[in-house]
Amino acid sequence: MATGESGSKTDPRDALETSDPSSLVPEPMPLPAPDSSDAAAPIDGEPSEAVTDASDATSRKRSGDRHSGGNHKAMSLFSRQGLRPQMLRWRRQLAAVSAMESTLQTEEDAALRKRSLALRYRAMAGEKLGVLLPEAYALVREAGRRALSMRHYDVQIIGGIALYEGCITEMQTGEGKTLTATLPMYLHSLVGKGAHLATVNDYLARRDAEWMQPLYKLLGLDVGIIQTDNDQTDRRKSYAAEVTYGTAKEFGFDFLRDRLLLRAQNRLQTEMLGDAGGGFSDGGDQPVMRGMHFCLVDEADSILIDEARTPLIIGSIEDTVRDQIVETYHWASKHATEYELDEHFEIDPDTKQYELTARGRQKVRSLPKSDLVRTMGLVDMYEYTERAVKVAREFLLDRQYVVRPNDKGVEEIVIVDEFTGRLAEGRKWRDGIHQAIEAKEDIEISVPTGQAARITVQDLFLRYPHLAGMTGTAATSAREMRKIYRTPVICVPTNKPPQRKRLPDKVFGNMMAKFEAIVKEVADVHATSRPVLIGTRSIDKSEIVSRLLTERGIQHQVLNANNVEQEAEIVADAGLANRVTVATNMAGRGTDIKLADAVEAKGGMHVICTELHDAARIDRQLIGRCGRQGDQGSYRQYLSLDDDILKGGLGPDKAEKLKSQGESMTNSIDSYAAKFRRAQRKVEKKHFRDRMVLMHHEKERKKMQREIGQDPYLDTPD
Ligand SMILES: Nc1ncnc2c1ncn2[C@@H]1O[C@H](COP(=O)(O)OP(=O)(O)OP(=O)(O)O)[C@@H](O)[C@H]1O
Repeated sequence: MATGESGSKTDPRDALETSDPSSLVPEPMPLPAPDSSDAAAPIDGEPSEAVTDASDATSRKRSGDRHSGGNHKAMSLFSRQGLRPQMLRWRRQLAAVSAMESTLQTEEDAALRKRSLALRYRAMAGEKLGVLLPEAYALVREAGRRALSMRHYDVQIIGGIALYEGCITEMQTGEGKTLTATLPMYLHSLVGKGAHLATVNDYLARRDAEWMQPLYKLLGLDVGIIQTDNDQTDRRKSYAAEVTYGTAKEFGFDFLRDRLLLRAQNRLQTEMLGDAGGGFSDGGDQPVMRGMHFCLVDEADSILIDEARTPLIIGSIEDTVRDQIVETYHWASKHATEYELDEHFEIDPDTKQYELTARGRQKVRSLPKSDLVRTMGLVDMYEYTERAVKVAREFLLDRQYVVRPNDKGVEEIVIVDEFTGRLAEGRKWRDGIHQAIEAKEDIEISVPTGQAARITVQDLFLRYPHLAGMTGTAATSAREMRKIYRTPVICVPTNKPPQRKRLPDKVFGNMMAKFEAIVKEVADVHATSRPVLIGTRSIDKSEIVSRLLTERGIQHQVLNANNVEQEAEIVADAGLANRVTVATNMAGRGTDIKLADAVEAKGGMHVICTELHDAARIDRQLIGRCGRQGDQGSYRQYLSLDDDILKGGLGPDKAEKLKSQGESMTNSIDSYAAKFRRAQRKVEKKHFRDRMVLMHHEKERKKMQREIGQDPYLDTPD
């Protein structure tokens, strides 16, 4: 098929055909050509230009509260003058990275690991990461070459520098975001506070982490993977690793659970009165996260914009966790009297702390346990045991406490004030002692149930002092990203010039006429054995297309974003010869579609867009499925006068009028295409405004709550 004229000159998608990524962002600025004086090397592959809409991205990095006035200052630095020095600096850093390559290539693996360790010491001693960047990136590049047989391209190094500096980088589909991510993840991990990578689902978190693991391992780093069904012990271990891959959702829930737990423990402490020596350093349950330092968000547009307002809510400490705590208290109490002083435990004469001996710990391990107790983790079991032994020996019924029914008739522990001998109503021992006594007396254990906690995805990421993101399509959301997250958006050029061809839009009077034309085009392309991918806006429309294809005898696969893992496999094969795949735009996202060799020679994959999405970005995600990594490919947009986008963009009256016109139309109306783009821009603007209003209300609510001493994440209005 030949390249046709484009439907609309201002369509941002036109930019995809050019090798000049500057057209993807507002007010493009060319990358200055390297000259001998700055020792900057030319970037390998295509790019003679890289573009940013940001000035000095480093200026937005915060060391503390993102909401402080400092950010506004950073915003004022967004100026065109700021661009040139930034790009020059990045190219100079790239040159420095490349300069180390030949030396590192001659070194043994162990020497690389030693260098990595030395970098960690320097970072932890306070040396600036920017200074360590060239060596760190050179090491990661070499580790990639050795462990994965993938050497980071120059454009990936540039992307990695931008990510380190807190940008959202737009990298087209198939350009290797997964490998690029290893650069800032490694560098930020050096300070020892962890680095998180947030993906859209469990499957991608696991797949990417396992794929990149050999690289990290070569440099002496552990990789943690958070999965929805992980217990607290596994999570704690994963967060303790230098780099941790997980989903935004799990990071959010862990943050909330930890916050609930800390609050519950604090409350116990502040409510503590009659201490009676019950002071353990911490309770059996501890937070799983060790802070939030750096987060790299994959598919940043989906997570940071589309899902920004999604609230993550937990009603209470999860029932299973609660049951686990209760059962462990009972288990520890049941065996408490079996431990002998000196043989199984010792008492520190100064602090009066109980500590298990090696034999005591061995006993803990050998005792029978239920499944729930077993998942608690050994360290926790030791602590529960030490506490139970202490309670069995030192806390006596009718001396330090009595058991009495409260006004609801439920039996509870009431402390006897050791000085006055009176009952101290409402007081509680801290650090799990009170609960251990409840277990001893076999009455209901008052584990804090937690309370409703809520955080939006947006708030979650705003809590990270260092945030960066990667996406195939961020340029059209640049303004929003900058406004909300203070993250500049930069376009990273492709490694090879793109060869994707845009065919002219086709407009039809109604949906069925459109779908019939689509199926005819599928049949034509299919006859050449090129693969075809058809993207729809919804599952029911996928089904209509599928039915029509079946009627024409065209074999095909249908995907609709239900089974992530299985779909990823089908999408990965969508580039094979003769494949026809029908998918909602979002199905199988994050999965690379590789072309079969024979297909490339015939013109690559053909993508058919059946309708405009509310956000142009989603359309571009679909289009980006073809012509990846300089492959051949083509795409065409189909439209009809009853498309939803017209109702949203032009209003119901105008849309209805067009629709009734469409019923009787038989001639070509392709010139109407511009109306659809206009409607899409209007819808995008409306959504943007709505999100801003919501954000403003949320901000006000949080401010008010803080003023009255509430926690905006835990004291949530229903
Ligand atoms: N430096 C490199 N050297 C060799 N191969 C590479 C390199 N970088 C990436 N690749 C290959 O490019 C392909 C695409 O990588 P990846 O899946 O990370 O792309 P992506 O940008 O995440 O795409 P998508 O938008 O589909 O998620 C992979 O098969 C990977 O092996």
